[in-house]
Amino acid sequence: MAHQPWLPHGGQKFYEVFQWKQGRYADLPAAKISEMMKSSNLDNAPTQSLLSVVNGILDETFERTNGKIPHRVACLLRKVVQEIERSISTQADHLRTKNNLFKIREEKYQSRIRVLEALAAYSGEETKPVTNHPQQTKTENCKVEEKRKVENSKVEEKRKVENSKVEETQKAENSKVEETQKVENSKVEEKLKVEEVREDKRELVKETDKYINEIASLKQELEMAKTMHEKRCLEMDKETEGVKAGLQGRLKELESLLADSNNRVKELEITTESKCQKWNMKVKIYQSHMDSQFSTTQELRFTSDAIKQELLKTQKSYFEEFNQLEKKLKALADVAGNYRKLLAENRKLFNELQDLKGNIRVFCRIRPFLPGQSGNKTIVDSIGDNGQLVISNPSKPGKEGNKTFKFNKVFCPTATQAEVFSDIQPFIQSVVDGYNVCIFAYGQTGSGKTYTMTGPNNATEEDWGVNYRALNSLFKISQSRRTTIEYEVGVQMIEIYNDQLKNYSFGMVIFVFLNLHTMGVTSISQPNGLAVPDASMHPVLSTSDVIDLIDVGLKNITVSATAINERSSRSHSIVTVHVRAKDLKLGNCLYGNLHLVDLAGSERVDRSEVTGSALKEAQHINKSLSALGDVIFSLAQKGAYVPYRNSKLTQVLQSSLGGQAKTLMFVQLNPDINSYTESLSTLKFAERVSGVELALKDTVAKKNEEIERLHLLKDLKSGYTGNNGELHRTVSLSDKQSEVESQQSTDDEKSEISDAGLSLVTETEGSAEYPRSPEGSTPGRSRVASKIRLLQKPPTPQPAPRPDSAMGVPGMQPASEFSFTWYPPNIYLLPILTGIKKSLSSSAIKPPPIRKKV
Ligand SMILES: Nc1ncnc2c1ncn2[C@@H]1O[C@H](COP(=O)(O)OP(=O)(O)OP(=O)(O)O)[C@@H](O)[C@H]1O
Repeated sequence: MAHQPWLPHGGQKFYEVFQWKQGRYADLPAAKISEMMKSSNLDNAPTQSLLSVVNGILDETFERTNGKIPHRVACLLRKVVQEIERSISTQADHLRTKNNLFKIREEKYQSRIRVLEALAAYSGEETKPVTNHPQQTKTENCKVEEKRKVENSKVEEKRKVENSKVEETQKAENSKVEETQKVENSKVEEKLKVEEVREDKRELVKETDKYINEIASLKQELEMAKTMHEKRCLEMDKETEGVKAGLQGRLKELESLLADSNNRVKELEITTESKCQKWNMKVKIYQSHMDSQFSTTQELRFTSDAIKQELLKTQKSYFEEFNQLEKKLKALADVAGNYRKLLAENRKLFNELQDLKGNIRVFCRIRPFLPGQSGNKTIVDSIGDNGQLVISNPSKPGKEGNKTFKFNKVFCPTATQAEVFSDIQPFIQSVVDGYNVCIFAYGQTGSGKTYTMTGPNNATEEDWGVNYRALNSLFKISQSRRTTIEYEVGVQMIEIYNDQLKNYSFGMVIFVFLNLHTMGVTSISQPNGLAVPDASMHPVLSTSDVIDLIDVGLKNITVSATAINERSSRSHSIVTVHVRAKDLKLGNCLYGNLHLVDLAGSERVDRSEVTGSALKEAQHINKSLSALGDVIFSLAQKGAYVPYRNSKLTQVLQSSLGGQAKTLMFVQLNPDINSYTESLSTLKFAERVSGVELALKDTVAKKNEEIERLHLLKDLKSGYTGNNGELHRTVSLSDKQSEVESQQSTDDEKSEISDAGLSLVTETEGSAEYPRSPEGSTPGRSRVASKIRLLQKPPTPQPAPRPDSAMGVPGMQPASEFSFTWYPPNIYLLPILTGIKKSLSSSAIKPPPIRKKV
């Protein structure tokens, strides 16, 4: 067992009780404290131990609980302090008793001392020296002894002397001496006793002093403990007062809180009561609502059962209809399969038809007089339906001055932009079918080239030129075929100035992502290796985006003032449209491109009255135009060598000139007699270009007529009749051609269906010349097809070699591998086609106002 500082000899119980204290007094349970407070446990506990308990409590109070003392610990403290007081008072009593005892003993000893002193004083008269001083007594004793010895010797001598003289007296005297000696001895003993008493007294004094000192120290200790205790008591009182004040404060706070919470409880009670009332109301309402709902549900259930019955009936009939429909659909799928083949054939026929029309075509367009020129005389004598144009020489009146020119078509001054474009539409379709096409406008400055290619300034949709209409048409065609073919269209715009590809910073390549697919464009170069100027790429998603960018490009075309036309274009501007068509079913790709060229003015150098750099410009323009004429002439003549490399213009257009490419030239005429010379030179240029092709075409036309005649004879002999007994006449190719053309130019709806790849069928079926058989079959169509085949024109046109790597996609597929998926325009598909048409017309994007070349 460890030594406990308070462990007394007899305080075993106290030790046992306090030994089990663990942790702080404040943490002791009340039971433990009450056990500690039992007076039986504190009995006989040494003061020192009690004081250490007090110290422990006080230390803990000050050090750990910030002066706050729990009530039960305060009680314990009070009890221990009371015990200390009691113990101290007991000790004081004990000391007092002891002191009294000591006093009594002291008095006793004092009395004894006094008795002894009295005795000593009494004997001192005789043995003063002895009583006065022991040493003196000893010397006295010695002296007495010596004296006795002397007396004895005297007595001896006397005895000897007197010898037996007084034997009797001697004996008496001897007894007297003995008695004296005895008395003296008793006196000495008495003195010795006194000495002992004195010795005792000294010891008693010493002991008394010791006790007095002890009492004094105890008193001092007691005083100290008392003062300390008082001090502690005072401190504790103060603390108690502080704690009391704090507790009273807290009590007040708690009271106010209690009051608040009571108020809130009251409020809550009131609110709850009102809510309860509301809820009760609601419950009643809901109950009534539920009742009504229940009745409604019952009704609904009955209705639902009835509907279910009806539904079952409908389902049954639906299944029956569905089965019928399935059968019909199967039949339709078969028809569609056949129709697919038919479409491919149609496409072939369409392109053969285009080929028959000629790969190089020349259209002449005569510009109207401009406002303020109405009084001017015109050089145009007559315009024939067959593309004949007669102009008269103002200096040679009469028929002698007339000159006749022959073109594929001549547009009179009143021809609208739409009319002009309707003749171009088939070319655009060829582009999406994988052909290369070049359309350019040739003519002197101010003859209307830009008007034809782009349109006037601030053009409305009605005034749109070929560029915008071609792009719009491309968008429409791609939209209509989007379920089967994925189109990607890239638009590029360049300018050739002074026989240089102008590297102007606004040059651009515009990529139109019709189906939001990116084109893998890696480089932009022509097949002859001619690099296209630096160009920026702009992804565009609609026609209007493209038109915006074309306008930016047009703005930057180089212009300068000349005497003839202040805003004359001095450069060739070329808009190239690259098209990639991917058959979504087969994965085949076809590439086509369309060059839309607005050539620079073709006026003669001497007339334009220019000098210096402008003269150089005019020379370059003339040189490049004559190089273009040479190339086209050479191609028309089917010459072995085509001089493409004579100018940058022909190099750039190479991919769209020659081979299977189709070329269309607009010859623009200014009807003013003042421009006669320029107009004449323009017409001669055009004649040179188209003459050979037209001669060839005439020969073909004659042969065609002959074949046609033979077939007609054959049909008449076989006596072919339709299902309704009506005789179906055969038609010549030229009839078919004109039919197709008129159909395209007049009927917008059909034109759109034609865009969707149905042109030939629709035209054949809808033609007045080809009455439809009751079954919807078109016997005339097959005949036309067979006639076209009989003409033994070149085989199915293959797309021209990939013009450049601008599309960046290798592995071009031949046109023969290209196929279409389309559905027959029967009763089921007509609503779909009408829907497509409507969506196309509603999605037609209005372009921003067109800016002319500035
Ligand atoms: N068919 C037309 N109908 C109405 N106006 C026309 C027609 N053709 C041309 N014009 C007008 O004639 C003027 C000259 O036409 P345009 O600028 O197109 O000639 P251009 O041949 O392009 O000249 P340049 O070689 O200088 O560019 C313009 O004001 C244009 O609007």
